[in-house]
Amino acid sequence: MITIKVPCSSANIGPGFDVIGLALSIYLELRITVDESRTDFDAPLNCEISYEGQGAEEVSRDATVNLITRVALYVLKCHGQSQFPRGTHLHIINPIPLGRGLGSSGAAVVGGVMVANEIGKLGLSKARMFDYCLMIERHPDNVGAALFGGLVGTYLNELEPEDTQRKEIPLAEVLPQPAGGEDTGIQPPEPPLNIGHYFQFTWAKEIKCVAVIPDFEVPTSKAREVLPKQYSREDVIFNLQRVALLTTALGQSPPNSDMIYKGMQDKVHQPYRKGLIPRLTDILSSVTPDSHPGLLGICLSGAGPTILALATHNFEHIAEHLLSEFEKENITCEWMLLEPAYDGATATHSADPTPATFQQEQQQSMTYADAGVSIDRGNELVTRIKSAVRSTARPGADATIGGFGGAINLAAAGYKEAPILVQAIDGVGTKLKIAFEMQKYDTVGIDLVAMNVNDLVVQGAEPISFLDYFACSKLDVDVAASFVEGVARGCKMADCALVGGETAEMPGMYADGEFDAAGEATGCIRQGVKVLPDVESMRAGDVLLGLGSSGCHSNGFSLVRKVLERAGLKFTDQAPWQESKTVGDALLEPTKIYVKPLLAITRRGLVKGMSHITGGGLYDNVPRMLPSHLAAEMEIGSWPVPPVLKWLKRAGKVRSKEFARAWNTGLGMVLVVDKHRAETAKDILEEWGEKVYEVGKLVKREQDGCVLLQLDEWDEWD
Ligand SMILES: Nc1ncnc2c1ncn2[C@@H]1O[C@H](COP(=O)(O)OP(=O)(O)O)[C@@H](O)[C@H]1O
Ligand SMILES: N[C@@H](CCOP(=O)(O)O)C(=O)O
Repeated sequence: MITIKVPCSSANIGPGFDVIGLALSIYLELRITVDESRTDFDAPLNCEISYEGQGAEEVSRDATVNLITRVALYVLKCHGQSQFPRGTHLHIINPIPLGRGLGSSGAAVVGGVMVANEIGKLGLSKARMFDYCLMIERHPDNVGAALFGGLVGTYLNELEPEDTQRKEIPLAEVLPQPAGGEDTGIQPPEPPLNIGHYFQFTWAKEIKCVAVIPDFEVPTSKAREVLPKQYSREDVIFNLQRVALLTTALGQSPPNSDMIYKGMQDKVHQPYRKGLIPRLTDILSSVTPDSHPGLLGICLSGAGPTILALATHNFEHIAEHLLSEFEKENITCEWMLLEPAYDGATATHSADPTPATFQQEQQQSMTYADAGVSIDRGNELVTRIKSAVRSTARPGADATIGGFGGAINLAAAGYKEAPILVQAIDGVGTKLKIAFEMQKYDTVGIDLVAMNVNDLVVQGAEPISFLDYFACSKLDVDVAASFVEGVARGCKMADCALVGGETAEMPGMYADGEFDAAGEATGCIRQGVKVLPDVESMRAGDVLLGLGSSGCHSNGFSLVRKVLERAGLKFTDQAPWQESKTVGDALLEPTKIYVKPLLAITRRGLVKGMSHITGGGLYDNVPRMLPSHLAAEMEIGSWPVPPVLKWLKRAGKVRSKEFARAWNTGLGMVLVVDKHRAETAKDILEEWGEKVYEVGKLVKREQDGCVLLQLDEWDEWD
């Protein structure tokens, strides 16, 4: 199947009559299949048409009449092909309102040329396709925008007299009856080369488009008839000045509303079209950046009647006002918030969904599976993960799947008096991208649990239950099962029960082969026990203990990927910092789960505060556990930096300060303990297998909550 998508457009943008066009985010979609084996085929020109969307009642399904197929046939004929390949089916999905100044005909013309290019295998460049479009839609602004995308300025060549004559041959004369005109046969006049050109202007990302679309049509041909043949020099200069200003102003960030508002004034077409659009002049002058903050400018979209307001915010307010202005004339409108469509027209090829024709397909009864959601795959997954989930059961939470919600009996979990509940929610982040690249999904579930339960335990809470959320476009049972098994392993490490979760199969939401994952953990603190950090108890001189990390954990992976890209390393290459592993495998080392050792020292009252070192590193996370008058003074060199982090710092030439923000630098946890109890805490933690370092102490705070001494030591590696 070939799928062609063409954006709608708003032409003129005020002063740029027949010059400026802006492609916008409503797309005409054309799906083409060719089934030459069909024997029941007697559609005109060999092309069957089906249609849905705007204009479904009025647009012809006859290929000799329909604008898209007529345009396609013209282009095919110019290349010696007199009709469509046998068994061609064109399915048109058109959300662009017709005759409203949003370039529905421009999109149809571009779509027709693209259809011919694809099914005729013509190999035309977009520049040449532009020539064909201009043979039909004579003004280049809307077809230029739809074809090339973004904000375009278009211009036409000065043509030779014979070219002009060719250019002015109307479409009706190159296409067969009944569309009108004579059939010029297999060789209609071809467009001259390079008729049209375009330039793409910058568009400031902050600018969005409010389109207010009245419920009546103004055919573009009519809206052109009302324009004068000649203009005064003053009016022409007025518009030239505004165009020069506007095309630059629309690219500036932040946008200057005064410049844009003035730059969108026009004396060439809008004043003459007021007879076709009730109260047009009043409506255009009824909003200004002063009266409606956020507004940048306003104009008639194309030949109208749609009004286009450019704005950075306050969209609803602006739209409501314009709606109420039209209402004074008893005209109802709908409004849409649109964005520029930067890519212009696109064509993609994919396998046919089924050998059935569209008509047959449309008569078949539809199922959820047809829409891409398989209940059966979902059920298969539940069966596959049942035992892994069951293995996480703990007192108070039996971890069976199938209920509408996971039940927890806190009394049975050992909390006779109502405890304090602590909850945390987090995702894995872009570490998932590495799992996709390596097609290794069994460890990122551990990361997910770690990110959540480590956040709970630093507050002194014992994790009791966990819920996970797995979202993808198409459920691959093997991938999802492997992921959930990882989650279950993480839960066992933290001694919490996986009491439920959600697998969301949402066609079209995520890239193929990718998924997103998030999780939520709930933990308890016994009544009467302090929620950590206990900032009142902290004193200058308290010792800071650091617990070794297993590597990057689950943070800083966007930078990791950038560094690797710059170093030219693939995930399958040998890791320069660990020769026994590939880059991908080494980076997928799961985040350490510190729950059991930390609960062991918390229960003995040995710790005053703990900080989980995640995004923001030591600088941002350590101060989160401290009172405002104390700072953590940490000595670089008092803990080892893991080889992976050293390598990343060196390869990315990451400055030391940035290094201590992007990654954990080798410490997954930093704890505050009384200096007389530090040894006991350290012994217990080491018994649990932790690598424990005395990394500094609390001092009176001067300015920053975390001070790293001898920071240049890290720079010496470079
Ligand atoms: N998807 C489409 N398929 C066939 N014809 C179309 C399609 N879209 C637009 N047209 C034709 O273009 C006409 C509207 O063109 P025009 O008056 O230029 O208004 P617009 O401002 O929407 O481009 C419609 O009445 C219809 O004949
Ligand atoms: N410059 C033309 C643009 C017409 O665009 P459409 O989207 O209304 O077809 C004009 O103003 O006539």
